[in-house]
Amino acid sequence: MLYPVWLKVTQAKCLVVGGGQIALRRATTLLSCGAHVVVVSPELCPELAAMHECGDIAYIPARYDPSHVTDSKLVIAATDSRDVNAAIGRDARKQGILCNMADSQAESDFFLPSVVACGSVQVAISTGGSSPATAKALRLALAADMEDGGNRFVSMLRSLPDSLSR
Ligand SMILES: C[C@@]1(CC(=O)O)c2cc3[nH]c(cc4nc(cc5[nH]c(cc(n2)[C@H]1CCC(=O)O)[C@@](C)(CC(=O)O)[C@@H]5CCC(=O)O)C(CC(=O)O)=C4CCC(=O)O)c(CCC(=O)O)c3CC(=O)O
Ligand SMILES: NC(=O)C1=CN([C@@H]2O[C@H](COP(=O)(O)OP(=O)(O)OC[C@H]3O[C@@H](n4cnc5c(N)ncnc54)[C@H](O)[C@@H]3O)[C@@H](O)[C@H]2O)C=CC1
Repeated sequence: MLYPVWLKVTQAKCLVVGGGQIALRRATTLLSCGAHVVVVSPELCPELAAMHECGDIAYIPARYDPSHVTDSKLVIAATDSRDVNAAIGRDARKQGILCNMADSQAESDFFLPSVVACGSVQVAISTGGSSPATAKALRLALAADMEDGGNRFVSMLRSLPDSLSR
C-alpha cells in the first residue's frame, strides 16, 4: 500500500535529470505546481528547450553529476541509462531526498499519479504502478464526466451504501 500525500513544492528546487519526453512530462507538472525546476541533460527535446528559452525552467547543459542533487526537494531520474538513473537514486537517498526513477518502480520512493483538476478539487489516480494505462483511462473518463457536470461521478458516490459514503 502506498502512502498518498499532496506535496507543497512552491519555489522548491526540483531536479529533473534527462531531456526527453518523460523529463518533459515531469518538468511540466512540477512547473504547474510552482516548483523551481532545474533540468540537467546534455540535450533537450524541443518543448523543454522552449521552456528554458522563456525562462520557465533552469537548464544545466551537462551530463549528470552528484553535485546537481544538492538542495533539491525532489529528484526525478529520467535518463535513458539504467546505470545513471540508479546512481541518481543512490545520491539522492544519501542526502535524504525523495527520488523517482522513470525506469525502476522497485527503486523509486514515489510514483506519479494521473490527475484530474476541477477548480480547487484535484483527484489523483494510481494503480500502484500495475497499470499506468488504466490510470490514464480513468482520468479521461472522470475528466469528461466532470466537464459534463460530474453527474455520473456524483451519482456513483450517492449510490454508495451510507456506510461507505459517510
Ligand atoms: C510507475 C510509473 C512511473 C513512476 O511514477 O515512477 C509508470 C511506469 C510506466 N509507465 C509505462 C507506460 C506508460 N505510461 C503511460 C502514462 C502514464 N504513466 C503514469 C505513471 C506511471 N507510469 C507510474 C505508475 C502510475 C500508477 O500507479 O498507475 C502517468 C499516470 C503519470 C505520468 O507519467 O505523468 C501517465 C498517465 C498520465 C495521464 O495522461 O493521465 C502510458 C500511456 C501514455 O503515455 O499515453 C504508457 C504506455 C502504455 C502502457 O504501456 O501502459 C511503462 C512502460 C514503459 C515501457 O516499457 O516502454 C512504465 C514502466 C514500468 O511499468 O515500470
Ligand atoms: N515512467 C514512465 O511513464 C515511462 C518511463 N520510461 C522510461 O523513462 C526513461 C526516459 O524515457 P524518455 O524520456 O522517453 O527517453 P529519451 O531517450 O527520449 O531521453 C533520455 C534523455 O536522457 C538524457 N541523458 C542521457 N544520459 C544522461 C546523463 N548521464 N545525464 C543527464 N541526462 C542524460 C539524454 O540526453 C536524453 O535527453 C527511459 O528509461 C524509459 O525506460 C518510458 C516510458 C514510460
